[in-house]
Amino acid sequence: MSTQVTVKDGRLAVEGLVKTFKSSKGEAEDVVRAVDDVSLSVEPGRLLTLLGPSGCGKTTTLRCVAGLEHPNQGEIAVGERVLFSSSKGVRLPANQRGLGMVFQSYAIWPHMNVRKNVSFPLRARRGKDRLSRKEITERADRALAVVQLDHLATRPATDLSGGQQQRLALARALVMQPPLLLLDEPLSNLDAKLREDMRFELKRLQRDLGVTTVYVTHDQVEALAMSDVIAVMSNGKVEQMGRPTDIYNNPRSRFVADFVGTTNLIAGEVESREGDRYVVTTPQGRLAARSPGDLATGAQVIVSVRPEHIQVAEGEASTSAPGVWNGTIANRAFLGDAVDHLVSVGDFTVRTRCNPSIRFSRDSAVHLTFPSEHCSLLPA
Ligand SMILES: Nc1ncnc2c1ncn2[C@@H]1O[C@H](COP(=O)(O)OP(=O)(O)OP(=O)(O)O)[C@@H](O)[C@H]1O
Repeated sequence: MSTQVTVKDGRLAVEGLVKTFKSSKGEAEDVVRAVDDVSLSVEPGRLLTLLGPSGCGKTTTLRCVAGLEHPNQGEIAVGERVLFSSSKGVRLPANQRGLGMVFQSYAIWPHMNVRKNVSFPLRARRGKDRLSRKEITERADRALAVVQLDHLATRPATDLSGGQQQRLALARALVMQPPLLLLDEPLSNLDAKLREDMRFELKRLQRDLGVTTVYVTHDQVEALAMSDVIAVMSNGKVEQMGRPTDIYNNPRSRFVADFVGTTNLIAGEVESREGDRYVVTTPQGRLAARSPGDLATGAQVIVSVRPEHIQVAEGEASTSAPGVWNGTIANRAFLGDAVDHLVSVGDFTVRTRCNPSIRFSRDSAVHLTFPSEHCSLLPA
């Protein structure tokens, strides 16, 4: 059987989206700007992740695209089709948007078997969109083959494992051949091992089908592994949007550096500049760092450097060049594929991550080297 499911091309464009909620706090009524002037676009066939901590507005943004929330302002379009526009007075109801959705709770129908769960949205079609029984079965079976559940078509849906139920929910979203797929934390109900496997599987499916996708998660590892583009959100706004490597290697704010991955944040002051390299004075010592923007001498900054980019070597350093600090091993943690050392430099603690074959004992003297190309300067 063909495992092809046709998916129409869809470029998502969101412009100036605002959504507020009233929240009562005691006597006073507060307005929460859950989505605060969000603009983003997703190219056809790409997967964009909305990433951020609880309450930053990811789900509300997704629900506005789905048509489940009524935005105060902005525009949402998929391809040429405007789904919502405050200025043009357009507001398509959710059931006319034709988008595929999978949410945290898969909401499979327990009284139906697997095939019926998938074919239900097709059977509900009326008028000129109505399909014959044969077409419905064929399309449902094609969607089940895509998620590799075709051999379980007649099994009661409740007899599926968590991972299989997740794939069933996905097949049900794909059977409508949506131009856009919306996924809100679809893996969060699965245990850690299965979640990791499903990450790859979801990504493979999404890429093979070429379906434009918006994925919501607060899990940065998931976002880094799955996305073509990540939009990091905080307080209803997009803080930074870019490819996973860009977001990880070139965070533009303290928030992004801290939220995505583990990092050391070291406060200091710009001492001098040489090309795009700056020398920064900190209470612990001097560092050389880079910045894409212009910074004046004396500017207060934060240096962000990932633990795996700091080199640790035995004994005291023979140089006092910027980016070489002496310290003492305060603690270490074996992580299986790596070992973390916490290194005291005065009263500051630097986290480093090395190959597990490298081990320093507690209280031993070491020196740290911070390569300038891995030290990012952020506004203080
Ligand atoms: N129906 C509602 N009524 C009032 N406030 C709401 C409502 N829905 C969301 N909010 C508020 O809007 C803000 C954004 O919520 P949202 O659910 O979009 O965040 P989120 O990033 O998806 O968080 P989580 O990961 O916890 O789901 C939060 O402050 C939340 O309390």
